[in-house]
Amino acid sequence: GFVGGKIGKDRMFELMDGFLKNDPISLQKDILHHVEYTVARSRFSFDDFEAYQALSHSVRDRLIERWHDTQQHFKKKDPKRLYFLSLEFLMGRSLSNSVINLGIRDQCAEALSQLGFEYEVLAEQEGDAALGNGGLARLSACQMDSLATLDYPAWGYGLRYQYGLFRQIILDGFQLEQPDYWLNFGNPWEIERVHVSYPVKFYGNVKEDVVNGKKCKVWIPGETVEAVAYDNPIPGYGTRNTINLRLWAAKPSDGYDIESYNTGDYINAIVNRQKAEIISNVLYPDDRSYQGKELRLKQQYFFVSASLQDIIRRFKDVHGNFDDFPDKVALQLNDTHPSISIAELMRVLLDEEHLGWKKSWNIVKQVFSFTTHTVLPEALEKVPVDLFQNVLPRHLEIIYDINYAFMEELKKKIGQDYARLARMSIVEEGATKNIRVANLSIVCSHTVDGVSRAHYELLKTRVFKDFYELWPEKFQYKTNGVTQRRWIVVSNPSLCALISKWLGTDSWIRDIDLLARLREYASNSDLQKEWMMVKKINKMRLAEYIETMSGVKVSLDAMFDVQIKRIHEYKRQLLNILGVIHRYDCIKNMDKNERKKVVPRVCIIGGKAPPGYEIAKKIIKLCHAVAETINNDDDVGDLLKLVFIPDYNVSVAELVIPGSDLSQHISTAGHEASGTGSMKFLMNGCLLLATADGSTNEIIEEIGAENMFIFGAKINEVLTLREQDSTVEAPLHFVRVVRMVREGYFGFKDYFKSLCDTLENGKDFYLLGSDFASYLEAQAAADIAYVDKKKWNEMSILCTAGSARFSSDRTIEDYAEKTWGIKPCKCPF
Ligand SMILES: [N-]=[N+]=N[C@]1([C@H](N)O)O[C@H](CO)[C@@H](O)[C@H](O)[C@H]1O
Repeated sequence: GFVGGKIGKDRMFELMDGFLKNDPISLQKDILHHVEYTVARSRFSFDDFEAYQALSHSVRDRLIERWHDTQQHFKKKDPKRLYFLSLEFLMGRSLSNSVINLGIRDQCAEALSQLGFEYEVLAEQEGDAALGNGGLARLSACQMDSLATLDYPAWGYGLRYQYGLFRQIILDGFQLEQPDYWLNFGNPWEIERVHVSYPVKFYGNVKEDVVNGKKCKVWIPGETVEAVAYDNPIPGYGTRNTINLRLWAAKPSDGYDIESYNTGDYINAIVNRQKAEIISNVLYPDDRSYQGKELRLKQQYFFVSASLQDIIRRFKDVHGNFDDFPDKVALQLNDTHPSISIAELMRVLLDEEHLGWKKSWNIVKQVFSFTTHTVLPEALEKVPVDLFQNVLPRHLEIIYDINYAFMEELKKKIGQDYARLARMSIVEEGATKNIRVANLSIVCSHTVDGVSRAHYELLKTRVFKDFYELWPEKFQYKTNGVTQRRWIVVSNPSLCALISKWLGTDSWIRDIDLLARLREYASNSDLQKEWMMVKKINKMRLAEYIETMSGVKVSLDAMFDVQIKRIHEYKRQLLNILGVIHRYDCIKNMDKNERKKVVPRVCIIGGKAPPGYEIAKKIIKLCHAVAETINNDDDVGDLLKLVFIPDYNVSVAELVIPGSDLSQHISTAGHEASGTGSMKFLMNGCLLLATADGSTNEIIEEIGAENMFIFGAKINEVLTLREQDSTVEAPLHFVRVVRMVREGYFGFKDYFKSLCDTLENGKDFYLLGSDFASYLEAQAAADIAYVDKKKWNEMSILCTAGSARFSSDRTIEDYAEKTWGIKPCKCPF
């Protein structure tokens, strides 16, 4: 019903003068309005940041309009909704993505230039919303953009961290972490919903009780905090649909402990209240898993409980019977971080809705789907039973009951195979008993998705082999994807314009399969000329940024060779650095003529190391030590440069990727579940030098290995290579470069000892030595291809032309059809 419904819709629009207009004058009016009344600065003197704030609020107004209409439409149509539960969303900046998806970028730029401001300058004022670590977190953000653009009725739920992922400060080549207080100057892209808040309980104990003559359990909590909603409108591209990312912040609950007040210990009372807010304060900065951290478990339960209360309230607003719940609600678990929601939904249906075990279980197992992003069994989350007992006593009971029923069912199927029963149990026995959250997620979900086909094969044969043999039909995969809106249209406008020109339409932005038509022009010299120009423009921007950030001047004629991703041993940034040392060593030993044939390289590495991960931090230091030597060696000059880009995040990626010629995705095969960086480079015509790992296998299928530089052991060869007799000598040139580091050629001899130790004496778990020769061959092949500009540009165009399959639009359509069972619900006007 319309608030103040008496005046009716049309009159309402008359009074509102219809929707906000997007012509430059109207935008100007709104910007000046916000300067005066929102930013509260005089309209006659305000700076770039205030102009950015005013512009952002003007754009936000347009998002809110669309958000209201979309939610109104969903309410009317009551479609099955998807609820995407994720502890991480790496959104990056919102301004440019919003004006592009609203289709008002040029109008904004026009409105601003008449006010004496430059759009690009204002866009730089925005800080990243870095509410996540790496691939998993950015994938969530890309998927939200596709869900909105494809008009699916979906909501994202997560945590509103006060501190996002730490800022990486490099001091003398060492990584230091600085808190990212991103909300310091407010956040125009969120709307605080003070009226949308829910109590979340912790600790305490469970009592037996009788309700309506039926015995039931009642959880008496020891602590309650309030979850308050902050809404972040997510606009679709080329549609009015604007969906919601609802992030929860912890606030002290209204109840106050009379005790402290009575004892006059007022300050202590406040401090206790503040404690509540810690829950949503800080993002855990490690994309590996966390064992047994109490705050981590509280974060997971906090956002899950608030989200489920919100979801059930919305359902019950329309439906009186929970039998309809599975037809109206799909709950997506983005890895195991939100999996406690399974026990929470059971608790609500059992203890609050009193539906009984059978009915509650029947509902739960129809609504959950689980996507795992991990390949390494040791990275699967486990929570100590003691911790569970203390923080969530009722949920532990429910998990025990779920496991008991599961074990009974399993025994019927596999008999007394105790070893397998023990492996599959949700409860891990042993010195410390643990809850295996991944097993809980598999047992209670109707679908278990891997994030690439190679990952799916590993889940079937290794990670979840026991479960696959029991429930093969549950296991599927949805190869990851990235959104072309942010990764071409926003970050590479000149390439966007060029593609639209040659395709004669820009509808590829919503219908990316059209990109394939570029294939017919791949060797067209006119396109190639313009293609090279676009790359050059982006390389100039990147070169400027490199000089600003590192003081290193780089030549645009050099090949820009890039590896940007979280620092991790399995991603083998160390192999890259050893390859650079080898290249340097070769150049040093060349005579003048030989040097003439060298293809100049600028090697660019970027990425954050988890604060507690020493080896990863040493890899960052080694990169700086090697760069110090090479970049100051005039003898080598522009033939080779090594640069570490600090504080890598979404916005830095948007600058680096368009300016890259070659990108490296060189993980030890069988370790990268998918990888998504490779897909962004592909879309931007950057060639891939990679191992056949994760989603790269599907990229090879789409692009053809002849347009890539593939090397190294295959997934099915790695285990045998590892078992191989460790005394097998590593190739000479590998031994040589490791020895150069070990003997202090780049200094810090003692500091790098442990790093070298990971590579020698039969250790080398990630097979850098055995892959070194083919790695150098692939690098040499890239050099040869690069000097053949016609060939290189043809390969580059074919990369972009074949990148459609790796759009998150395709990923979302796969999920919608095969996992979630949701249909588009387009807002009519
Ligand atoms: N967590 N996690 N997993 C990852 C990434 N580290 O975030 O998820 C990403 C998104 O699925 C994958 O692309 C990547 O291979 C995988 O390692």
